[in-house]
Amino acid sequence: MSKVDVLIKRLDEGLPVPSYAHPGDAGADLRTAVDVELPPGERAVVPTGVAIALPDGYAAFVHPRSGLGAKLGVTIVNAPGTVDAGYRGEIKVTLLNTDLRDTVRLRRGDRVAQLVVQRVEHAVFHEVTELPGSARGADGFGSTGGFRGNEHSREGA
Ligand SMILES: O=c1ccn([C@H]2C[C@H](O)[C@@H](COP(=O)(O)OP(=O)(O)OP(=O)(O)O)O2)c(=O)[nH]1
Ligand SMILES: [Mg+2]
Repeated sequence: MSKVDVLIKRLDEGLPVPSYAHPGDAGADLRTAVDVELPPGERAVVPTGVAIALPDGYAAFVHPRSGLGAKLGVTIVNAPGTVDAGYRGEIKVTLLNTDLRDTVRLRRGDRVAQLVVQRVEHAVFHEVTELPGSARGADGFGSTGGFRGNEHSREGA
């Protein structure tokens, strides 16, 4: 795994600096700095107690944790959240309880998301009147096949 240096400031010194659970993991776990109660279908913007300074040419993406999703139905509304290189504010996570029955309770210090740091590039947009052809063309949105479990899916979906 290649490495990049990222400056980090703890806004809450009672929480550890985010870390990777295993050497090859893509995401460093982020913790909630507060207790969170999420009734069914509700969302909350949760502080993580950290701010970072990424080098130019990088971004960090706030991804959900699969265990929280599978076990509790908790996901991130804007997944993956985008942390710009110039952002110096606290990293926040917009959690959503997708469960329709159970309230989810998370404790301060629980790992609620994972931060993936990646190189990004800026496009230089060149406006044209005709795009070059391709094998796919303009086909999309299920053009390669249906979903056999749902014969009566909404038209246009
Ligand atoms: O999950 C997220 C997503 C974003 N941010 C922070 C970092 C990011 O640089 C800033 C702005 O995010 P974004 O551009 O996605 O939000 P926006 O609604 O477009 O806000 P803005 O108008 O400030 O760009 O908010 C987070 O802390 N967590
Ligand atoms: Mg923005």
